[in-house]
Amino acid sequence: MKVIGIVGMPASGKGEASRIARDLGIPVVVMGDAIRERVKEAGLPPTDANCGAVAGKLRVDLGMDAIARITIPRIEATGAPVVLVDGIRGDYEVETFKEHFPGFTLIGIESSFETRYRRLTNRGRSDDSLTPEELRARDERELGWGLGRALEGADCRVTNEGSLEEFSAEVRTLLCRLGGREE
Ligand SMILES: Nc1ncnc2c1ncn2[C@@H]1O[C@H](COP(=O)(O)OP(=O)(O)OP(=O)(O)O)[C@@H](O)[C@H]1O
Repeated sequence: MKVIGIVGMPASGKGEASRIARDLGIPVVVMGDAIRERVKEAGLPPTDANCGAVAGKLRVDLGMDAIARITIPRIEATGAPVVLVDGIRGDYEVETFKEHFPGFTLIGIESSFETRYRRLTNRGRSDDSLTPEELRARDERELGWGLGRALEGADCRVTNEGSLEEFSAEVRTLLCRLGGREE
């Protein structure tokens, strides 16, 4: 099983990269889904605060790579030859995936603060920050989990500053190459 991870700052384009993978028939395992399921099991509404609290408790109980560890069985359950994992937040998680899946490859998406802020305000998802200060705070929260170190350690990088078409083409080529198939 070839496992490909995707990492990037908030609104850098991870969701778009996941959509491209699905279009190629590559299953995507979203790490946050394991958290949302646990929140639901606890009978709580899946708000950002509840998910954050459950994720925080998992890290205290199981360690900084807790969410990676609970995601591993979900990746294996796909039984697919190539799987994409979205939602990596820290270098400890990368270490765990690398130990468990030999040949694990991490793709880092790079996009500037200004570009991410512009796209986020256009996206308008219910949990999207609306002020630059709020995005800055979200960035800081994620960097606190080791996102910066995970990005630095990425095996390959894709820049997402241009059009969606350019980004899609680049991601598609990279996924095909990593997955060992013709485009
Ligand atoms: N190259 C691009 N051109 C135009 N819009 C883009 C481009 N890349 C991403 N977007 C848009 O920017 C927004 C943020 O991208 P996306 O949702 O993929 O980011 P993300 O990294 O998954 O964010 P989060 O960390 O918040 O989950 C989306 O509305 C997406 O469609």
